[in-house]
Amino acid sequence: MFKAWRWGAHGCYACFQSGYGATLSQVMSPEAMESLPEGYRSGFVALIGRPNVGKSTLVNQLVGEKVAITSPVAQTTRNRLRAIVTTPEAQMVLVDTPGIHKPHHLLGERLVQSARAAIGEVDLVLLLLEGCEPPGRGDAFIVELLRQQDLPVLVALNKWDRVAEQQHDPAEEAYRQLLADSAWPLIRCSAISGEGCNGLVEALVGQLPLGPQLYPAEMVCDQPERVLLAELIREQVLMHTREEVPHSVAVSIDRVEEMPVANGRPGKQGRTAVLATVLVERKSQKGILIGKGGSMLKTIGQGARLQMQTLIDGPVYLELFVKVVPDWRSKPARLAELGFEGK
Ligand SMILES: Nc1nc2c(ncn2[C@@H]2O[C@H](COP(=O)(O)OP(=O)(O)OP(=O)(O)O)[C@@H](O)[C@H]2O)c(=O)[nH]1
Repeated sequence: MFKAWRWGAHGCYACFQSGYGATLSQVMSPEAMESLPEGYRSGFVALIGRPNVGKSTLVNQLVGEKVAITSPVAQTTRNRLRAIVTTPEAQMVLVDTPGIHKPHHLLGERLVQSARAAIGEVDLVLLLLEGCEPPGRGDAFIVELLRQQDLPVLVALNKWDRVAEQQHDPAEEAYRQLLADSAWPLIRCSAISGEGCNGLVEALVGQLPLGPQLYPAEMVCDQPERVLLAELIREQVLMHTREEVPHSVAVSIDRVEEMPVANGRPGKQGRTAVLATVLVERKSQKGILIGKGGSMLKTIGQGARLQMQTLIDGPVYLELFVKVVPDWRSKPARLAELGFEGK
């Protein structure tokens, strides 16, 4: 059974604000509104940074569970996911964005557009930099972009665990120079170990405006379950394939069905059946994804099924199909079908 109330676009103040149709009074009773402590803060925080700096890993660390997929492959994040951190004093909506990079195809352009658009829709930006190596041109570009906005910015130097291993930070001086003209607070953290993350939450909350709770306290993510199911499959593809293949893959969920229990017979019974299609751009990529005797698809399927079982909290039956759609990353209609709109 899905933990449905924790996911997806349900009636809440934020949905009301973004046009989902619910009204504030349908969601928060006046008593609930009044029970919020004085000085309650809420708002949206965009995580901005170049690919692979650890934005999604930090989102999962701050939320306390896996809501975003992560991988060592740059440009893992494709959708602008909202993850919700609720404390007794505040509610912070983290907007995980695709890494800002120089795009090479229409999909890349859409991803960068999506990250840039997020900057215009939030109360605060958390700029993530990779603390264990010196800043590159990509970081300088993003810093310049943020300087042009009239928004509070907090900087997190992530991957601090790696610096601690090296006992010193060879990049520190370069970061100081890069941020010299700004008065942005800088916090060191490790999204993997959690080191520095409490201080980071405190600093972020301190910069949020006063406001009501925007989402139900139990809710952790605004994406429907289907999106996360598709993402869990894509994560396995990212983990097990190389070079161009991970970037050429998209996943669509064709069907999710609860199968009734029938006399304890093995198979799909009593499981959640998930049928999904993995799109690739070329026939050769289809061959790689399927693997010798279907071995690669089996590995991907097994990994995704285990992750889905944790998400769903029950047994899953997963069937994967692979389909070639030449050049889908450059086709506006395909991108729209897969949810990558112009903005
Ligand atoms: N050692 C260490 N590795 C980290 C840390 N945070 C993230 N990583 C690793 O860095 C890689 C990229 O992490 P992601 O969270 O996918 O990065 P991202 O910024 O969301 O990447 P894009 O989706 O490409 O924009 C993964 O292999 C993570 O495990 C950290 O604090 N320490």
